[in-house]
Amino acid sequence: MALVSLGGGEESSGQLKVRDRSFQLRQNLYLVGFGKAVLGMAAAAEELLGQHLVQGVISVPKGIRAAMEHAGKQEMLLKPHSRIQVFEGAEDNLPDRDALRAALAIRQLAEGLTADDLLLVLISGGGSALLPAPIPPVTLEEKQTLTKLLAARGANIQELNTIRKALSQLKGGGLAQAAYPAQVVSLILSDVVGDPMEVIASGPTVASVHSVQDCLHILNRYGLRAALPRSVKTVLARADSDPHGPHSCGHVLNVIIGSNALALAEAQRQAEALGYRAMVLSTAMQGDVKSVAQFYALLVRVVGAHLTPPGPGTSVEEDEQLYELAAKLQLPDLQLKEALEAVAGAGSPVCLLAGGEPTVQLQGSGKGGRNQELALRVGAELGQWPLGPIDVLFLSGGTDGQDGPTEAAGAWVMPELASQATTEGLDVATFLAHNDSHTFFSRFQGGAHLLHTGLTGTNVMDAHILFLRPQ
Ligand SMILES: Nc1ncnc2c1ncn2[C@@H]1O[C@H](COP(=O)(O)OP(=O)(O)OP(=O)(O)O)[C@@H](O)[C@H]1O
Ligand SMILES: O=C(O)[C@H](O)CO
Repeated sequence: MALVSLGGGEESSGQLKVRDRSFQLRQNLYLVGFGKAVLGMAAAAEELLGQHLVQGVISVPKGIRAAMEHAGKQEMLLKPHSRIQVFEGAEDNLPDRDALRAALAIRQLAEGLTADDLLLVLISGGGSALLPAPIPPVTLEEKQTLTKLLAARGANIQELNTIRKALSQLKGGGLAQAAYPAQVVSLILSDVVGDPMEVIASGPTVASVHSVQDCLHILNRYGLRAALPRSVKTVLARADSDPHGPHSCGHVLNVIIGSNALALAEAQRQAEALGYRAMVLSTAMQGDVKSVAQFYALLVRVVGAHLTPPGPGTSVEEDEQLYELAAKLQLPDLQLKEALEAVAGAGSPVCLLAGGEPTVQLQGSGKGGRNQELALRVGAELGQWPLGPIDVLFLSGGTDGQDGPTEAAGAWVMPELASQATTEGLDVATFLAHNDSHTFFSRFQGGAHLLHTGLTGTNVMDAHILFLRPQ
């Protein structure tokens, strides 16, 4: 069943159905949105609800309309005389003046709503940078500097967004409060492991549960408390004594409409339709890309041994090593034992799927992305041992269609990668040492192993897919 659909009667007495809730479209319908995938979401909303829509404002990354036009993706574009105003900003995922203008237009629209109105909010990853409205006296530049410093010192997205919420007019439930008493329905595409609605795009329609103490702990942890600008101290001190407490969001329905788990479930269905025995291993793949690559390479050896007739196979130690590596990666939802049992003696080709967002410690000045680096590392690892009578292919791709600052979505590799590269005069280790995976894949076999999808219009982290086929 569609998560979002139109129901009820024909003309204006229709209903907007979201999951099991219905909203009368006799109310005036408004739309706002912010995030990397919001242009396509807004186009879909316009297609479905256009005749009911009074006005809309969205904030999307700079250049996205031109990119979609260039790629001929008409379904991702708004109609010529759309009632939705588009702001483009936040180049390189950093809040800027254009994004600030968008945020103020969104705030203005929300503040003008009444109890007769329904506000549809479209949210996807990248939304934090596309909706900057610092609480005065904090300036955009101060907020930008603080978030950059936190990110550079290794703060994770939960920590980063806790600080962003404390300093923002619209994050942490602020947008929902501005729209009160209108009814608010937020449709959210998750780009965060575990789909925490209060973290994705800093939860503009989700009540914040964090205290000033939480913010101070985070700032302490990254050595930033002492050097805070006076304005930030002022805002935090004010929040500490705010008698109103956290925003109330009783008039809001927040719904996750897209996630890594949903994307992988569909990929699993497609693989099964192609004759693979398919299993989703985890949708919370995190950790350093080197450890993640070792995990997949060892997984291939262990699964390969389960799939093929008795031969050299893997040792008990390798099975144990795989579980140890998995434990080190701390994947709360990992279905490793289940997957190994399911593939044992499958007699058919096997497809193992996982998703999430590993991290790359950048050392070199090369060109690449998480997915191409992961694929290259897996390819290099796989070439180190003989694998027995089995064909193996590993693919890693960003669901948004763009891996880091490259035009590719990712890459795919086979165990022969390193030896074939050597015959072309390409040394995999040298490219890895400089985080230069994109240059490698652009040269290797004329770029045949690069995955090119173009911008997909979604953004639900990365997909890792492993195909194993007994020969
Ligand atoms: N040369 C490189 N090699 C490997 N990874 C890189 C390289 N340069 C950047 N990256 C990685 O690319 C990522 C940044 O890419 P991008 O700006 O597309 O963000 P993103 O995390 O992919 O966004 P989203 O979560 O919305 O998909 C970071 O994880 C960064 O470590
Ligand atoms: O915008 C953000 O805050 C990140 O992409 C996480 O959703």
